[in-house]
Amino acid sequence: MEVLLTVKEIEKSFKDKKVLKNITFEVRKGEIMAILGPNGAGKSTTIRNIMGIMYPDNGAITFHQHNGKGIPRNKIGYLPEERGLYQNVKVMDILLYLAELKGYPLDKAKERALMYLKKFDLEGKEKVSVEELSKGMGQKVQFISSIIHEPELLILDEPFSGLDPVSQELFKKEIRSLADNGTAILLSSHQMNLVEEMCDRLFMIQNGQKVIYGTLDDVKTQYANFKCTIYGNNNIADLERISHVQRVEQEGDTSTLYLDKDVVPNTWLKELPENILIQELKINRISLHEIFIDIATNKNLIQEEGDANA
Ligand SMILES: Nc1ncnc2c1ncn2[C@@H]1O[C@H](COP(=O)(O)OP(=O)(O)OP(=O)(O)O)[C@@H](O)[C@H]1O
Repeated sequence: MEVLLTVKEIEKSFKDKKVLKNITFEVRKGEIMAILGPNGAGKSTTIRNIMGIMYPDNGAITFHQHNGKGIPRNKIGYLPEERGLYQNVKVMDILLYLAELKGYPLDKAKERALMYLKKFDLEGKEKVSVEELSKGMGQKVQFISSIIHEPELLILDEPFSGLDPVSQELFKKEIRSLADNGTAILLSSHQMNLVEEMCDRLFMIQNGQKVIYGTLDDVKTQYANFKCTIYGNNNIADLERISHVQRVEQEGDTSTLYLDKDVVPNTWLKELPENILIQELKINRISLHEIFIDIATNKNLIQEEGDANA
């Protein structure tokens, strides 16, 4: 896939504090790339550097394509973390104004605005002023404003925050369809389940440094240990004694056994003691949510730093 954006070895300090250290990744045409990390990790600072709101102290940010000249700024769409549109302006007027700023033809912008307002259940709201919208409705309008001009690169900082489940589904569907039509998407989110469902690759950052970079499959293969869920009335101490069990979580008759990194499930299953009561059993890799928590709380998963075959 064609690379549209390269972030190479960028560093950024605020006063004496280095908040970005050697950040390197790329975003490709037609992919959804997630940028993840705990609060204060440096995600928004990375995005602000890409958007030219601030500049890195070292390193380079390159927009590709267009005969090597880079994507023009008006082909980038941006939904910032700080929400906010002009309050006392009508919905259609603000969408057309923002499209015009990007040099997008007005008749096409109007057509697209109406199409998207309908898609996001805001049909008939074009003459309503922004201040009269609910928070979620405002967010939909702001999302529309970030895509109205058909950007080639779309940067979404926490697009799902504050959305109800129905609106989340609408956003998810639209973001996926934009990527399927070739838009390169960089998305920051704390909702790991959504990232896991939607994203093709991810870059995880902690304390301004890369901790993971790769496709979701690579990341899971490299970092996600197996867990075994057993349904049955068992004593937690019996489960903890089983070989290769790191820890056990129990809720009623459901026990989750977190296994060592190099466990081969087939072999491990054969060695399960006979005194364990098993009414149902399943083995899965731990979720991205659990990987994230392990990293953010410095558990055992990430000892080595390395690419997951990005
Ligand atoms: N303008 C600024 N001046 C000084 N420090 C800043 C500034 N902007 C960000 N920082 C610091 O840089 C670090 C990274 O912040 P950033 O907002 O990029 O994190 P984040 O990963 O987006 O966090 P969150 O998930 O909470 O939004 C934090 O320690 C923050 O306090």
